[in-house]
Amino acid sequence: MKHYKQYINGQFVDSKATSVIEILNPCTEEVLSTITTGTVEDANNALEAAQAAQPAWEALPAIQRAAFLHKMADVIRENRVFLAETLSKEQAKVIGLAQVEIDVTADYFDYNAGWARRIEGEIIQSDREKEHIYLHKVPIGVAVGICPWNFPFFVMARKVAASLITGNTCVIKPSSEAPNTIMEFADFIQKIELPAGVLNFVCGAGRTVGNALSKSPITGIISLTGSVSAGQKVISAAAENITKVSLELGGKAPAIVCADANLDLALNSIVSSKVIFSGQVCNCAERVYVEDSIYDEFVEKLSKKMSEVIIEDALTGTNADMSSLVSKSQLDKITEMVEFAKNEGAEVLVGGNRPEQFDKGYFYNPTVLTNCSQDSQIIQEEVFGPVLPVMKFNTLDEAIAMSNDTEFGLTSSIFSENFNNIMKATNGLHFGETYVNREHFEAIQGFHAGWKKSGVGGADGKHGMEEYLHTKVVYAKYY
Ligand SMILES: NC(=O)C1=CN([C@@H]2O[C@H](COP(=O)(O)OP(=O)(O)OC[C@H]3O[C@@H](n4cnc5c(N)ncnc54)[C@H](OP(=O)(O)O)[C@@H]3O)[C@@H](O)[C@H]2O)C=CC1
Ligand SMILES: O=C(O)[C@@H](O)[C@@H]1OC[C@H](O)[C@H]1O
Repeated sequence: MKHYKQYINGQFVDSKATSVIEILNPCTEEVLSTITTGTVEDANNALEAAQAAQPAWEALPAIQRAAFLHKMADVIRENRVFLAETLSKEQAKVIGLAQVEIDVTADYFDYNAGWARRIEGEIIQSDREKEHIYLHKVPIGVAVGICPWNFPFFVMARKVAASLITGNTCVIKPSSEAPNTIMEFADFIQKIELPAGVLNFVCGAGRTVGNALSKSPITGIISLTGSVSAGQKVISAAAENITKVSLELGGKAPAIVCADANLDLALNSIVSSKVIFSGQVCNCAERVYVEDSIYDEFVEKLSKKMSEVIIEDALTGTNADMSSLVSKSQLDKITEMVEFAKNEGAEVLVGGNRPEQFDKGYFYNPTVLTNCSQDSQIIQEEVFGPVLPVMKFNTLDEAIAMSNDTEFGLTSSIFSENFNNIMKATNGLHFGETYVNREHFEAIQGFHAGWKKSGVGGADGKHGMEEYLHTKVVYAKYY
């Protein structure tokens, strides 16, 4: 069985930690690999390697840094099937979706390489004679990327591509649930002759390795994708050195369906937003508000669609819409939340249990709940699974108010054929993203950013790239 070592300063090295973490195939519970639990020393070694590599990397013209990003895209494409299978096995991602994640990741490196000639400053008029005010964009230094398990490969690229193109070096900590695909990528990096120390990968537990990376004075920026609680811990650790943070945390996305919506479009979009990776995506629709006059029809059609979802092994299933959840703890959490909702009076129309055909794995049926109250746990807390509670509304103002009644602010959506409804909702919804008449999923040239407890800062596009830059202003007086 494969054991992944730490990748520090251009080499695979052993950790001094004595224990290992087993990585399971969630569909079969078979052990696929092991990683180290990691140590504070591993984290510091990686940071020191990145710090040592920083001046030369920053001095390299951006177009030469871009060439390395293109090489990363190339090695991903050359190994696309192997990487997709590795990803599918380690986290029960349906193979078609795993392939999409790998291919989009290659595109992401190419896309970010395109910033090389477009990282721009400004010249501002001075109030003084013979003076120019120059606003430069300069690298921050060492960037730390802490990755989640749900889209581990793509999210790794979000952090690596944006930091490297802007002249920062980088240390990545994969999630201990799904590190394999990232560590296989580290192996490919060795072959593209990236200068040692520019990109490092340290595995291990968030509470030790992640914490050490977050509180080190070497770290210039920490970008974490994960839970609110991990984000809060990173903020506390970063407080020690007032280190910049960019956090993409949980969500509780509302989908509003008006009576004038194209119902088939709304149903297809919401179901696909919920079934994709078994609902374990921060931007998935997590609750649906449906206008009173179409509520019964909507709920009936939604229940039918959710009951027709095909659940199979992620890698070998030939018709799978979704597969196992990522872990037993994820299964336990979702089971408990649905049971709690039932005790609070929710009615289960579909699902609410495990599929019978599997002896192993962490499978859970697509579930539709009604009769939930706005202040219940199932409407307020992130489920991160294939569970959809549906509620009724009478006016759009009421739907917008219920949508905004949450501590999260990542994504939201509205389904309507009426321009005025759409404008009212896009203005009124307090979320970083609003999708109109389509599923919840962002584009690499957009800006993926949560409001409220969903995060600070953001990723993707020009604004995501600029997260990794300091602004330096020079007042240049001449005679
Ligand atoms: N917004 C999103 O994209 C995601 C949201 N979630 C939400 O979070 C819930 C729990 O999932 P979970 O896997 O536990 O997510 P976590 O937030 O715990 O994990 C995300 C990453 O943060 C690391 N981490 C954890 N604690 C710390 C810390 N103190 N300092 C630094 N890094 C840390 C983890 O390391 P490690 O796990 O290796 O210990 C992992 O690499 C899910 O049910 C879901 O609701 C989860 C994943 C993604
Ligand atoms: O769930 C998330 O926050 C991210 O991990 C996710 O990864 C791919 C999606 O596009 C992102 O939102």
